[in-house]
Amino acid sequence: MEKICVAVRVRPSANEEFVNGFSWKVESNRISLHGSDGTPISGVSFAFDHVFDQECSNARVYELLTKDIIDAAVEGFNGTAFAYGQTSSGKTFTMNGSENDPGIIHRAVKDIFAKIQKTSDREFLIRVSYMEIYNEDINDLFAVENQKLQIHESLERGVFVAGLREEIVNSADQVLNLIQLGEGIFGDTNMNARSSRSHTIFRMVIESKGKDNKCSNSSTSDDAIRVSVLNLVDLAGSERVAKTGAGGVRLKEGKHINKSLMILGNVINKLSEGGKLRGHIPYRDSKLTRILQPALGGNAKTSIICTVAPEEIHIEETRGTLQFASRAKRITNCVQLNEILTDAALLKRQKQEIEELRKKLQGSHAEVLEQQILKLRNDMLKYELEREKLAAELEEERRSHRERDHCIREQQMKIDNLSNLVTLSDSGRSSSHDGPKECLQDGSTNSHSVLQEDAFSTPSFKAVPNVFVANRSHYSTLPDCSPLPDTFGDFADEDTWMKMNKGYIPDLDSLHMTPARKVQSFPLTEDCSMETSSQEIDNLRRQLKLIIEERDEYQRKYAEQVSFNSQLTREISELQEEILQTQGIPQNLHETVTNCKDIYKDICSILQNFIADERSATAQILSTTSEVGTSLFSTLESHLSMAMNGDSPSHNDYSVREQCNMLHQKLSSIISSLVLSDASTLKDERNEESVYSSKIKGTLGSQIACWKEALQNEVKVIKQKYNDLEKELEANNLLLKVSEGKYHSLEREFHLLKEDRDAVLQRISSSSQMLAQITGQKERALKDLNTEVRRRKKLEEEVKQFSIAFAHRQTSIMSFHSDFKSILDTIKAQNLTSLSKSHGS
Ligand SMILES: Nc1ncnc2c1ncn2[C@@H]1O[C@H](COP(=O)(O)OP(=O)(O)OP(=O)(O)O)[C@@H](O)[C@H]1O
Repeated sequence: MEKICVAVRVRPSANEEFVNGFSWKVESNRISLHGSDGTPISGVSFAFDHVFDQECSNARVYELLTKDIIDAAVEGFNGTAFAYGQTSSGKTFTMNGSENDPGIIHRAVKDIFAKIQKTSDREFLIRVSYMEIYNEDINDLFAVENQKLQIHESLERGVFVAGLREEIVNSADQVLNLIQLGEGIFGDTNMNARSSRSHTIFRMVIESKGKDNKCSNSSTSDDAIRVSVLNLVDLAGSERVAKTGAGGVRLKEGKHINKSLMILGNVINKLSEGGKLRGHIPYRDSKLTRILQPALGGNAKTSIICTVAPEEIHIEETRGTLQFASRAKRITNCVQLNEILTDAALLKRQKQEIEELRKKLQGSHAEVLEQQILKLRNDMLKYELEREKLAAELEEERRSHRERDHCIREQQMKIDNLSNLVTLSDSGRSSSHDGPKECLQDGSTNSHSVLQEDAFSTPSFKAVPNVFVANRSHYSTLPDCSPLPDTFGDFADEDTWMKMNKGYIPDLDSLHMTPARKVQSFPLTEDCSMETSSQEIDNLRRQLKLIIEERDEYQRKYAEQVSFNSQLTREISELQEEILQTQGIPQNLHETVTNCKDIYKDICSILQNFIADERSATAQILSTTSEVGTSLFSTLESHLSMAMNGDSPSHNDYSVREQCNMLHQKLSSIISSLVLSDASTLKDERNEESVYSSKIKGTLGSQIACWKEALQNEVKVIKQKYNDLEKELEANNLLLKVSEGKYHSLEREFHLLKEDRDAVLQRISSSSQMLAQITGQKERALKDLNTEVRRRKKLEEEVKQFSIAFAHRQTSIMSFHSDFKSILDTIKAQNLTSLSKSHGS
């Protein structure tokens, strides 16, 4: 286990004005905030592996932080270096550098090729790629047409970006030119400003293998291929959107950046918790964390440089960056040498072993009697036969193991596709256009097609003549004693990715991680095969656990969806009730107005009955008033019936007002004509009834004025009421329309949700079935493996016992031989003595 190396770099200050006098101070490997009086602010002091002050050069940063990673990458260890920090804090300056002081990428490329030059006993193949993640889309910086690339995952390759261009390179200058070309894509597409709002990942894949050495009889894995991946990452600025005050496109970009950096933070938080506390690590929540998965808690040497701005206005951002760096410091990775063991290496080892055994046997039989030699030879033959039988059985086991492995891979692909489908259905409503497409893509993808697709994406790979990739395909012509795939040449890339991304190798027959640089091979010893089996069992268990976790997650999401659906159904029924009530309002109003009209008419006729003279002024005023009132009520009625039919009465407003005015004028003219006629009548009758008439005149005048005023008031009130009712009606109509719109959209939403829910249900049930099947298969596979392990143990035990018996026999034969020899010697001596005695006598 190895801790991530974390460093902080303070860029030179752009503005020396410190309003409140706060400043950051760097002392050795510590950075702390100081107040205006120079005293340190408590709780704002952080220590890291390195803290680089404003004067520090890129050369020093590279030397202390990245050089080890680069050296290790050439030797076969994965490596990642990334720069994190707010905008304009110096990330790009650190990664890309300037003309006078080149950055980490430039220095890394130069160093890698310099180191390769010095490594005379190995040959290398280097591939490079360059991508950006902008608004959660992955774009190829070596091929402008490769936009919105998808991340895929397979057992062979782990997580990989499908369709990303990889260039085979053989000099530092070639790589630097390619990088310039990649950055040119920014320029060509007028995206210069965008570069600081996207994450860029420059990637080098370094493959190497030992050069042919016929004299070599070492038992180490000289023929093994090492494949390592180096990522150099320049992240987007980490400042908060709120602070930048951005809107529109900037806001969208800011949100994506914040989201992916937040997920990066979450991943780092979880990883920093360590042990069993950490639980599920959300690598899958963003493309950045998915791609950087091996660098974060996986199989890679990793360094993070956090760049900060020293200005006082950036104190909060700087503090946030330092806190992020502190958490990152707690992450540990498990770095392993990435090797692929070839058939040639396996064969060599077997031959060596057999030779050693032969030597041993020959040495021990030099002085054995002929018969015993023959017998021992017979035993040895038996032993060899037994060995051959075991080897054949082992081969058979390996074949079935390969088949099982293949089957498990296929199942894994299916699970991946299912996960993609369910993930798509989750995001289905927000991205309903992309969803089905992706779903189709994933659905139709199998391991073979993925391999093919990638073979097309790296066209220059096969075109390179006589490089060791081409040689490597010759391995398949060697005697078949290892499970090398037929299309090994095509598999080379996948192996790289698989090891890079997973941190373990699922195909244990052909690939082995060797932490202490010791290479283990499958068919060599029984211990190894047992270890392989138990590794595989562990892998299967891990996969099973992951599948169960995923299934639980789907079930949780489904439960959420169900409760959301029921809540929506409740809301819809409430709204329906509300709409029904609102729809009833005009009807009620209409009935009320009709009733009012009837009452009004009744009152008017009753009043008219009280008036004896139908031609009197009072009768005329009353009838006109009744007419005005009835006409107003009729207008109101017609408006209400129009509203009930869904027509808008607004176009009638003018005519209604006209009508009102006319009625008002009519009423006024009748009142004034009545006043005049009353006055003239009174004048004519003045002589006859002078006393009485003067009295009547006064009374009638004041009465008429009174009536006139009362009627005018009544008209005003009726008018007011009419206007109020009309307004109310309009508001109700508006409300009705809004409710109707809302109702329709809710209904549509409800149907969509229902469809979604049905689809999710269907998918969940089919994925549950699949899961059950896979679980069954895996359990059976586990059982088979356990049986196999037991059988192998038994065989091993038998071989041991046989060896012990063999050794016993050898010892007894040897002792018999020496006894026999000594007896013979004794007899010879006795014979000689008796012979000499007989001669003497
Ligand atoms: N250590 C340094 N020494 C000298 N100049 C620096 C240093 N760090 C940054 N600068 C300068 O500060 C400015 C901003 O730096 P840079 O563009 O690298 O920031 P960044 O963090 O990459 O911003 P972005 O998030 O926008 O990409 C540049 O002009 C750069 O030259």
